[in-house]
Amino acid sequence: MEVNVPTLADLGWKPVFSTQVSAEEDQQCQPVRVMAVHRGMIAVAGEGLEAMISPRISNSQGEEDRPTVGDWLLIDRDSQEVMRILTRVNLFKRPAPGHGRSIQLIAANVDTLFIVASCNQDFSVPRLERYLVLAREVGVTPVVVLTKIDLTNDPEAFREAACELQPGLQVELVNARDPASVARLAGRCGLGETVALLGSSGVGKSTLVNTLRGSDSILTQAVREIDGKGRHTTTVREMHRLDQGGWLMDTPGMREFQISDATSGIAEVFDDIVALTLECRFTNCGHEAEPGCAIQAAMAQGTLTLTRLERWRKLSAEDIVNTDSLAERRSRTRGAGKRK
Ligand SMILES: Nc1nc2c(ncn2[C@@H]2O[C@H](COP(=O)(O)OP(=O)(O)OP(=O)(O)O)[C@@H](O)[C@H]2O)c(=O)[nH]1
Ligand SMILES: [Zn+2]
Repeated sequence: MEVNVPTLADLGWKPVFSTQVSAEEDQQCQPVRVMAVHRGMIAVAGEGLEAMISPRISNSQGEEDRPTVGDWLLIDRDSQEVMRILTRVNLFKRPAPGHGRSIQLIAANVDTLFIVASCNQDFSVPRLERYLVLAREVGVTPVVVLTKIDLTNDPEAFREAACELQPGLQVELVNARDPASVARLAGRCGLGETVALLGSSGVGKSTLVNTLRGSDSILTQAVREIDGKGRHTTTVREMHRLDQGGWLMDTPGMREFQISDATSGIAEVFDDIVALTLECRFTNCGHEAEPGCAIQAAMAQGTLTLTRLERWRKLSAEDIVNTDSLAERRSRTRGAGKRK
């Protein structure tokens, strides 16, 4: 672990966690945050404590009941055994590749999700919309970060396009290479704040991470690169300290994160379309040429655009594909999108 962290608040401890701990538990246990997950071990930090412990929970219940990065655990003050995981504010998870476990846990308790896109030809409204759906589904506050403003004459046009996606959405324009510019994000990266980044390749995520980590980026890499035996270390997932005092969840799994089982998130971002589908005469309406189709009627009136409808269809289709690839299939009571 790169930094000694003295207080729970620094580590991201919030009232939502303290209210979960009973007086009795408080006597016997101490809360710690999972800072890194290694093979078979987890690095935890708490009040005056940094330790590598076993992630085992004796009465573990189900797939999600194992520690992941960002989790708050209660561990026995003497034995350091994990007693339980405190209820998560949010959890990034996805269907596991390959065999064995069907769900991979990526990170927990993230305060802010930076959705990164660049002010150039790669800028894509549907892609941003997809990430926003994801943020809703996970239950994390999104902030859209538009990079490469130094390479365009009109960054405001990109900001406006992003702002239109969701009322009240925070959108920030940055030059990811310039610390003064990235300082706009400082408010989200202060003591006790946990952030994560998402965005497609080349938009400037690594650049942003390096700028946010400031002096820490070079230093810790030198420490981490080689372990005592001269091999590269095998840390799987880890939180990194930011210059402003906060924490960054940066893992390959996080960056590649996709919509998975996001039906309810899609329904929220496209609540107008979902409301319309309920008005269609037939419950299994395909919204093509069926009589009494409210979607077609809205398009004829000009209150719904074809591009927005198509974005909803595409996202819904992607959601169904990903959901069906989960080993544990859930029966969906009401799907979204085109059905036959
Ligand atoms: N001029 C300018 N260049 C930038 C900015 N942000 C990123 N770049 C450059 O864009 C290129 C891609 O940036 P990366 O940080 O590697 O992008 P990434 O999102 O991490 O890409 P992946 O690692 O493929 O996911 C690099 O050459 C950066 O220096 C910016 O705000 N302004
Ligand atoms: Zn219809």
